[in-house]
Amino acid sequence: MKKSVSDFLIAIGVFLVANFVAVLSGFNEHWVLWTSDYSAVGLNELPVALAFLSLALAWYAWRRLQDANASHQELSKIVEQLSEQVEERKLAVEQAQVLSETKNEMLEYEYLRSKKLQQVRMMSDALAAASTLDELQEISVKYLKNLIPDHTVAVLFANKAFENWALAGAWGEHKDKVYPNVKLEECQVLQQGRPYIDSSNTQKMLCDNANLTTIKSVACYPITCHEMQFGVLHIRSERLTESLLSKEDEQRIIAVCNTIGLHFNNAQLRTELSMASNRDELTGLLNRRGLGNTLKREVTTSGQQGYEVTVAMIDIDHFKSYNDSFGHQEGDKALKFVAETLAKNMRARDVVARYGGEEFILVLPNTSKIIAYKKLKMLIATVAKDSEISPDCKRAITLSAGIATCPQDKNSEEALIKSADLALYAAKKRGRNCVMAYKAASTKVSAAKQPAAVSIIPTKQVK
Ligand SMILES: Nc1nc2c(ncn2[C@@H]2O[C@H](COP(=O)(O)OP(=O)(O)OP(=O)(O)O)[C@@H](O)[C@H]2O)c(=O)[nH]1
Repeated sequence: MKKSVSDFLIAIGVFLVANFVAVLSGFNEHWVLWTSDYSAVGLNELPVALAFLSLALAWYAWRRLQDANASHQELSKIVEQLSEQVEERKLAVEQAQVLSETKNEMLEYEYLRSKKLQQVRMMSDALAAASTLDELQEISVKYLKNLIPDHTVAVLFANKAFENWALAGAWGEHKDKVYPNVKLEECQVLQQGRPYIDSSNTQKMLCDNANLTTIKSVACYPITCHEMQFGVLHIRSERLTESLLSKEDEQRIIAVCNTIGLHFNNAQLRTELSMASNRDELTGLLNRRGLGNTLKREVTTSGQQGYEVTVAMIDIDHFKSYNDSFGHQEGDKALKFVAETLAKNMRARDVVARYGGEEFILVLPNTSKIIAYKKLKMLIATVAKDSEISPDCKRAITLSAGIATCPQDKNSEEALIKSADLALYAAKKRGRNCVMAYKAASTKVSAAKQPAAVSIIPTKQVK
């Protein structure tokens, strides 16, 4: 049963019992004295009954009030607990929001980081596949731009002689204000081979790129390998800032610059190696290996473009006796003299190679047999004349030569050389100091009276 109902019943019960006791004890007779006489209406007990009723009701009301207070307190407690819970939930929601924002930031950061790492990997692959210095420069600029697109950047690379570092690419604000060239003496980064970071006193720098009055911060990184300064990465800003790049970005850029430097170094080594393996050490001319590649290219091109290529094989006459008379060192000097004289009398496109020993080969693109024949006569005469007065030669030097033309004689490199060698042999047999031309007829080596055929050059035979 509900408490209020039981309280009410108790109050009514008490009232009835009290009333009954009052009636029994005649208590009413004394009370009615100061109230009024209800006996006339037969209600003598009424005032007492009402008094008891009032008391019972007051008691009931007091109990209800107590209950109400208790419920109120309970309710307040519940409300308090609920608001605490609400606060806790609010806090939890806020924390969840912060967590999710942090998570998003971390995800974005990781995404950018992995994108940059991917760019670095792609750049390394592209650099490894590049075959020329121009390609290396192009790839480096492209990927550096992908890695630091939001800055004002200039990338400069050294020329072949390492005298001048020229602009290979620039992006960002005022990229047009980048100076196109930097010299070693102007650049602290190139001089010292380490990064230069300045956020206050750029005016003190030698470099014209940093001396602009609007520039407040500069960060330059060398592109280097084994103390070879291949380039500079120049980043600048009109903002005064401690660090233009974050620590992580800076470390990545330094690593990328080192990678680029390494590839430039490898490319340079490859070029030097290929130069060394294709060049004759004594004369600096192409050696047999270098000639092979060049002749192949020329023969292919002549076939495609429909012109003739003439190959001449040249041999110094009586060179054994020269060595025997004046020594091997003097022989070397004479060889160098012949090499230089041949080289300086060639057109830019002609090729001179030392085929071995005292033998040379000329490749004359777009040259008919008759023109080549005249050219060889002139060369033999020049060597003979100049060697007579040259301090590098102990006596006048004569040459013998054999020529063969592609495609009319032969159209493969090996066959052309073989044919020119046959013609050379004929020239030696003929008495040396002359040119003989190979003729792809039954006679093989043509006679002197035929055009573009074998001829003896009318110069004095050297003893
Ligand atoms: N000094 C010097 N001599 C060389 C070099 N290479 C080859 N020779 C010499 O060149 C000489 C070639 O001699 P031979 O093949 O007999 O021919 P040759 O004496 O020129 O006679 P012909 O060719 O018939 O006129 C040899 O004595 C080689 O030692 C070199 O690099 N330096």
